[in-house]
Amino acid sequence: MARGALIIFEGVDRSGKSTQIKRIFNQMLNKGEKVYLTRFPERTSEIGQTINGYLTSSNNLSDQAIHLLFSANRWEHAQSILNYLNNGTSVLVDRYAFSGVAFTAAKGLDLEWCKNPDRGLPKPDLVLQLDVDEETAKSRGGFGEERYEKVEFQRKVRSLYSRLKEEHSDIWKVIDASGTADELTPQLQSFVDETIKNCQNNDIEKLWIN
Ligand SMILES: Nc1ncnc2c1ncn2[C@@H]1O[C@H](COP(=O)(O)OP(=O)(O)OP(=O)(O)O)[C@@H](O)[C@H]1O
Ligand SMILES: Cc1cn([C@H]2C[C@H](O)[C@@H](COP(=O)(O)O)O2)c(=O)[nH]c1=O
Ligand SMILES: [Mg+2]
Repeated sequence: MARGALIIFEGVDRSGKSTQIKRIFNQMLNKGEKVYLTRFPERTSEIGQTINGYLTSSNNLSDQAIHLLFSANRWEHAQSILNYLNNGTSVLVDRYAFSGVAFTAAKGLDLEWCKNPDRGLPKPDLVLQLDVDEETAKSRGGFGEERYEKVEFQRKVRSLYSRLKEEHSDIWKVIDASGTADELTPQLQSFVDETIKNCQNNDIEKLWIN
């Protein structure tokens, strides 16, 4: 059986990821395609609730401890993601280990240290980075509600995404996300469709393990 594709949406806070990923998911469902939508952090598990408390500033943790919890939250769901892929269902994910690295390294922690806990997760077939500058992000609804939503911090995150893109040029697409939501959706859908077609006979690789 052809396997599904693992497709990640990444970008600075308020770049439009959740809006677009839900549109793509609904379009695919309406066409009868096998698709599953998830997000990280997945805030309902015990670990996810601790992360939610940290992001909403009701608890504090060291930079290292919260980084490891974000990774543990992905590992909680890694086997289920693999099961979907092996059953021919494509998995759309709103943020993944690249957010983990970009947001923690933006605090000044070593980039390679940041990658370590996520080594071995299922490797994505496609990363769609929705790119907007920090001022555009700031102008969008909700900016400022959570811990990291500050212009200077988001600038650092955006520059770390550029570094990650260089390392992952085989799977990474940067999309100018400053246009309207309606303009963006067809562009993103065509990258998603192409990836699902092209990866179906490839093995699922492990992230950051050669
Ligand atoms: N292309 C767009 N142009 C203008 N506003 C947009 C666009 N896409 C989404 N928005 C609005 O911007 C806000 C943030 O959108 P959304 O929640 O999709 O972003 P996000 O990247 O998922 O944010 P976060 O990183 O905080 O989860 C929402 O109010 C949404 O309605
Ligand atoms: C997965 C992940 C996320 N973050 C940060 C990025 C955002 O500021 C929040 C999550 O916000 P969302 O609206 O739920 O997308 O958490 C992080 O620092 N590390 C991670 O691994
Ligand atoms: Mg979102």
